[in-house]
Amino acid sequence: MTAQGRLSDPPTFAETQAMPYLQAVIQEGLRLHPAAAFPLVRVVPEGGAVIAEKVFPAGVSVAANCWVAHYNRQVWGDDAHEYRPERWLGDKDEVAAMSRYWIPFGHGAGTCIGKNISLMEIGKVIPHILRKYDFKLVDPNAELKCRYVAFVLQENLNVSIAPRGKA
Ligand code: HEM
Repeated sequence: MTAQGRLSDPPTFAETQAMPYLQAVIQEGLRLHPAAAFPLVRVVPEGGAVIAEKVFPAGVSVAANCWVAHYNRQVWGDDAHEYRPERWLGDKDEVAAMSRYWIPFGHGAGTCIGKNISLMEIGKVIPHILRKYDFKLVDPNAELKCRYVAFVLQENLNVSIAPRGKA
């Protein structure tokens, strides 16, 4: 898009919305590594609820967890553990079905109020920095580790950054 003069500097929101692979990369990144790992708690309303074929009475706290939903093979298939942005670019109905289980910002009542502004910022920042800087893993063999502190922190993700073409 840069070569064709279709991407401003910095990119506009509208331009980034017209970049399906970028959007797929963001969705896939947030699927495989959602920041929130704490349970997304809801209280069963009056009348109770049937969830996953089990009956829950009113007033009981139930919760979903992003990491569990995002790695569910019944939803994402046998390659649920793989980073594959292309899964977001397939059949429209299949993508819509998967999207119901994509909950890095929660879902329904209590959904993150910062969801749309965050997606807008991520969508603009990624192409902006990628076309200005080169990123290189300091140690490509270092094992990426995650630490749970309600949010999930990455460890061993050390990257050197240099102006593009000058590394
Ligand atoms: C990538 C960035 C962000 C992620 C991954 C994220 C994720 C989440 C998640 C998982 C929840 C719980 C939703 C639920 O229970 O269904 C939440 C709630 C919330 N988030 Fe975010 N968030 C982000 C950015 C922001 C920003 C920028 C703001 C403020 C502008 C914000 C404000 C809130 C608030 C106020 C709630 C509580 C909503 C409620 O309980 O009604 N978040 N967020």
